Amino acid sequence: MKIMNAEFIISAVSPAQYPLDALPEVALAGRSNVGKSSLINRLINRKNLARTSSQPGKTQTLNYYRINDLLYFVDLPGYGYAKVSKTRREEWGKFIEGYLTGRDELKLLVHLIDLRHPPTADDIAMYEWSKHIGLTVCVVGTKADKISKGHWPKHAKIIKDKLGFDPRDSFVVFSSETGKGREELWEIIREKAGLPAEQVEEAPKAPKAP
Ligand SMILES: Nc1nc2c(ncn2[C@@H]2O[C@H](COP(=O)(O)OP(=O)(O)OP(=O)(O)O)[C@@H](O)[C@H]2O)c(=O)[nH]1
Ligand SMILES: [Mg+2]
Repeated sequence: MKIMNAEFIISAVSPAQYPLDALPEVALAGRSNVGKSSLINRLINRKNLARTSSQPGKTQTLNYYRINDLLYFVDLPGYGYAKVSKTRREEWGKFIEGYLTGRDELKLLVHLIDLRHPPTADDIAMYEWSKHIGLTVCVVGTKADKISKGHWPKHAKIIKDKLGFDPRDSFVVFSSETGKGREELWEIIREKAGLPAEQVEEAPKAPKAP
């Protein structure tokens, strides 16, 4: 995907703030610190449009990014961060749940799971619930650069087995550090968001003079 334009639109704290222009939306979910914001930055090849942090729990609102005036990425707050108070967690839970169950524009949930480790109980619950409500999911195994390439298939299989992976969903091995999986993920996003196939990037040749 050639990125012509990517802009931060809003940090939404209530549904009244969601965009009204009905563009398709792709949401990013996963544990705190799994690499959601980094993945957005890598997809659009911008260093820091989506705010990343080594401190988990940084993204606490629904952050909308509009890409090429064609679709939105929606960076969801991470789950599973122990230091956040229970009340706060429950509030987020309801807010995210409301978004994921009720948003017609949502075409794909990109569910990030750290490729290095087996999925946590929260990861499994999130996946099962998203399948239960009928979402189309792409599971992304993140931080692939941190393990050797030869181990990727074994780690991917453990994640799939533990999740009870639905073979109709997609699975992408990804690294925001190296860009591994970027094109593959873009292709899935393009298809699920119903965007037209990539335009030829080269400018057409000028006609020859007669
Ligand atoms: N090596 C490596 N580090 C990564 C990768 N993706 C993210 N990180 C690092 O992991 C940390 C967390 O990344 P974020 O993108 O902020 O994670 P997040 O999921 O948005 O976190 P929250 O907003 O807290 O939910 C940062 O220090 C990133 O640099 C990756 O693919 N490879
Ligand atoms: Mg984030």
